[in-house]
Amino acid sequence: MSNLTSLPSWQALTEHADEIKQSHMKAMFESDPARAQRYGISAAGLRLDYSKNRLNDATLSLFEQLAEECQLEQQRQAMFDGVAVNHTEQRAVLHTALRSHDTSPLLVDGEDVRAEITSTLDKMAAFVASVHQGEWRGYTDQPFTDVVSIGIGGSFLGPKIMAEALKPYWRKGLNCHYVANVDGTAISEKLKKLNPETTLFVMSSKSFTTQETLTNTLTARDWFMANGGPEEAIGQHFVAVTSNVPAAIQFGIDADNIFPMWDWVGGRYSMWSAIGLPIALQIGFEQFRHLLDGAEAMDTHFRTAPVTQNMPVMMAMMAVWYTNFFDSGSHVVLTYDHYLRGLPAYIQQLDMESNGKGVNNHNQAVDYHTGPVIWGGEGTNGQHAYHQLIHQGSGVIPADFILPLNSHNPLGRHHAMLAANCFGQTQALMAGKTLEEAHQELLDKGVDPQAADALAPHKVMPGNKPSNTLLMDKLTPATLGALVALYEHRTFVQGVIWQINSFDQWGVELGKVLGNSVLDDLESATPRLNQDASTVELIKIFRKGEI
Ligand SMILES: O=P(O)(O)OC[C@H]1O[C@H](O)[C@H](O)[C@@H](O)[C@@H]1O
Repeated sequence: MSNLTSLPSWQALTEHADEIKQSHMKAMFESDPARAQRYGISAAGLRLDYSKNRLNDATLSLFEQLAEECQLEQQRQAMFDGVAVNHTEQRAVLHTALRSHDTSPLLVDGEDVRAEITSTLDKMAAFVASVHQGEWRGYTDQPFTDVVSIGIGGSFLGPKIMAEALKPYWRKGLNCHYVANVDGTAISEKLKKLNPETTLFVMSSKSFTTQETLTNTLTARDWFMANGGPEEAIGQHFVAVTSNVPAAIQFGIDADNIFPMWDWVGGRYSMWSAIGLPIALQIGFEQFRHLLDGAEAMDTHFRTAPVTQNMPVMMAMMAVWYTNFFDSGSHVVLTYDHYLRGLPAYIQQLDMESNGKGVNNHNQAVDYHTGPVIWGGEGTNGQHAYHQLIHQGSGVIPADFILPLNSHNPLGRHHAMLAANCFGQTQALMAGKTLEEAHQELLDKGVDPQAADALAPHKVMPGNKPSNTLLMDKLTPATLGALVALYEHRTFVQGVIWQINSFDQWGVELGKVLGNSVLDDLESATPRLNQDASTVELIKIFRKGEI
């Protein structure tokens, strides 16, 4: 038995889960009229209704006990204080410092990082202003009309998805494009439409070693020069964001045009750093600051609210509850806002790269499930596709429904319909429909009793399916910042409970190394072909160029 599963709270939760599994949420609502009021939390411009979950007051007490036994408070403090909680890389984890207004010293390896954060934000602000005001121009003295952001993983998803979410705040006259994949199609399709004279490239790579990003940047540079861009103008058209400044200089980026970041910011937590430069270019620095402010408001809530009134803590506890006591292998994020259609993919990287771990902080294999599969999409589209599985599939798939109360595009009845669908789905998941109800409905429609007997079981909706509903007045930079920070902290808290390091990602390394050796064999005149038989066969077919 591991440290975690032998905890008194874990054992108690195991027993308690057996009890809860006997009750239906519908009955819980009927017997407790105040449930919806009690099981809600407001913070940082967000409102969480978690009443449609399979829990009661006893569950909440056990969550409190679990948090205490896992030393959540101490570990949270350690993260905010700059302790090297990413112990496998000996790194502090300080994305929260990037959005903090606190000026008290924050030491990493004996150095106060506050000044670097401020000076980088100032540099970003000045750069964004000079691009917007047309002071920073292209080589033919025209203002920039397009920005191509080149980066992948954490150096891509944040800027792309947040800029997309904040489209109502876009500055006129400047369009941002994103290239991540090493697939030549990705960059070719982007460059086709662009004019090198008015295109600015932002190359984002924390490590400055990532194959995709280096390759795409070289291709962009070749395209720039092949289409009339003079070599001496590369400095004007290419800037970089990285923690590896020497490598960026060696690559040919002008030292003045490098925006620093630091190894104490994880890639998937880095949109608040200069990695967010494309967001700031798209919406302006002032709005970018609002994004940071929203996140800071969530940080403050996370640091100060007690367990059962703490939004990220409660969401994490519920995620653990379903993963470990209800065998739910996945979690779905359903955004009822077209601007937030990319958010599930963002949370997918955040959570799955953070908590997809099988070894705990004591260097032992875990004997419990950790990070579930995170997936999702935008409502109402999903209702006509995968919601079937959530409603009637054999497993439990906890769902987060996210809805702004006011639309940026109030159009007739659209928004009320959107909201009605969102609430209707959570209601259906919770209440379901019994066999008797399904049967009676069929009879009422005139179906003959024998056919109704056969059909009714297929129309049963078991209900008792958990969901959270997250509301905000409107999708703004501040509420978006709070929302993303909420999921960051939710991810962290799950990692604390599971006793894993949420801030490394060793699992992505082996594939890269093997990929490099395969690449040699694909291109070499004398391939070594020393891989397994299947891979060797695939390499041979690729070299032949036909099946
Ligand atoms: O920013 P970079 O160093 O180029 O890294 C880009 C991405 O690639 C890595 O393989 C990791 O899986 C990601 O966490 C990271 O964000």
